[in-house]
Amino acid sequence: MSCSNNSLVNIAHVYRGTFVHSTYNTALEILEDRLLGVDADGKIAFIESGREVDSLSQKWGFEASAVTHLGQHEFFMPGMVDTHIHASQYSFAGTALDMPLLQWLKKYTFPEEARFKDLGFASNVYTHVVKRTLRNGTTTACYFATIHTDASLLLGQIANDFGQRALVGKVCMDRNSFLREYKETLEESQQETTRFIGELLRKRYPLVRPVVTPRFAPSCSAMLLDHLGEIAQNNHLHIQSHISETKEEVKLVKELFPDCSSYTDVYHKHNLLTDKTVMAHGCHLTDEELKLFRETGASIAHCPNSNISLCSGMLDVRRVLNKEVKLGLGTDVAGGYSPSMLDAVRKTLATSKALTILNPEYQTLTFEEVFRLATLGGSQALSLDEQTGNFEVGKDFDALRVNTSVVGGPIDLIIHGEEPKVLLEKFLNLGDDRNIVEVYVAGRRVVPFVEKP
Ligand SMILES: O=c1[nH]c(=O)c2nc[nH]c2[nH]1
Ligand SMILES: [Zn+2]
Repeated sequence: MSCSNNSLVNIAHVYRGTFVHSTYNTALEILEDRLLGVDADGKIAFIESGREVDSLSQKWGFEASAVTHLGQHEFFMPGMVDTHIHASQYSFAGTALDMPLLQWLKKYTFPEEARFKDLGFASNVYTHVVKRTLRNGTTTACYFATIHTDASLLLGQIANDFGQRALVGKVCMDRNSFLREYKETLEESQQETTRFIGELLRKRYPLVRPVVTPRFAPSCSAMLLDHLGEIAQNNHLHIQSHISETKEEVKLVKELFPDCSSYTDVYHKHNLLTDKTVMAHGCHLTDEELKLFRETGASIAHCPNSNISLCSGMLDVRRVLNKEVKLGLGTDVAGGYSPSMLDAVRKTLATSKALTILNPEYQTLTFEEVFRLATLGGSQALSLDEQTGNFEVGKDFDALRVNTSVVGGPIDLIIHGEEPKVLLEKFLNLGDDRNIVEVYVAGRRVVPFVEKP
């Protein structure tokens, strides 16, 4: 469908049915029998009552017969935002979870990441991870790649080819006592980061952007952190790293940066805390550090699967939200074993319940709140909420068409006529990629995949 109208907006698609999303004021808003129009640029042109179909078709110039109708047990929800995932660790996802972070980096992670100098290997892993995450409803991913510039550029290309919205980071590290061959010199890291950013921006991929990526303070010299802060500032770029994941790591950072008052202060001193910064984990941050996050507008990627799998800690999400720090969810593959954001939703709820077991007064997160964190919250954490995160008019149509009663799927709807809120809760707790029958990014259907001829 492509029709023009009085306001010269071309409507490319119109969908009718139930839409569920979050707003800045409401964790879960259920919009039944709505008509949503997507323009030729993939943006939401209108979302109105389905009963107004005749007047809307006149106003916007589409044929009522061309409207796509959702089934009884279907709904649209916003695409999910994975605020922290290591694309390069997908090859060993689901294994190697038998030791704490620093030992895990040394034994499994650095040797595996070193393999990405082989572009054939990189292409294979990156194609798998982009397809797997898209199929599981991740419309936006904030990726760590490796120190290899060309392989990191390849990840950007693959995300673009499959139509995923992505922030892609070439990892920077000029310190690595664990595996000497997996690190850069200060000069290499600086030059290759500049090359990576320049080349990726020159591709003009509409949905893929570079993100400045110091791995974490222990693997970067103060000089490198300084340069990266400058590069990010000069190019108005996103920044990502890790912070306060384990107590052992916090202790190490104190030893390595004795002049800094806290782990957060290390990044702050090097201009790496901005309103486009996302820091993974933050399990052991003090109130003082959270205050610095709020003041700078930096956000936290909560990675509950990884926090538990590597026995790192349990982030108190309620405390972070009460301090008005932006927070999204991350899978943190492969410290987290699952690439699915539905798993991140479940592990977020489970961690919140574990905190409630430890303290019965604790205000457990609701599934509605966690739904918001997986969608709008993630887009806010990445400062992408002007483009994506919910079904507000003017945003890109990033959406999942969910069918809770798909044949052969994981959900049995025994009580018929379940209300949308129940269908959403069942999907979040029981659903999987079989229920995600279509995925849209910026209005384009990207799942099912279109096989290349
Ligand atoms: O969960 C994590 N995964 C990593 O790859 C990493 N590197 C530094 N800190 C890290 N934490
Ligand atoms: Zn990580």
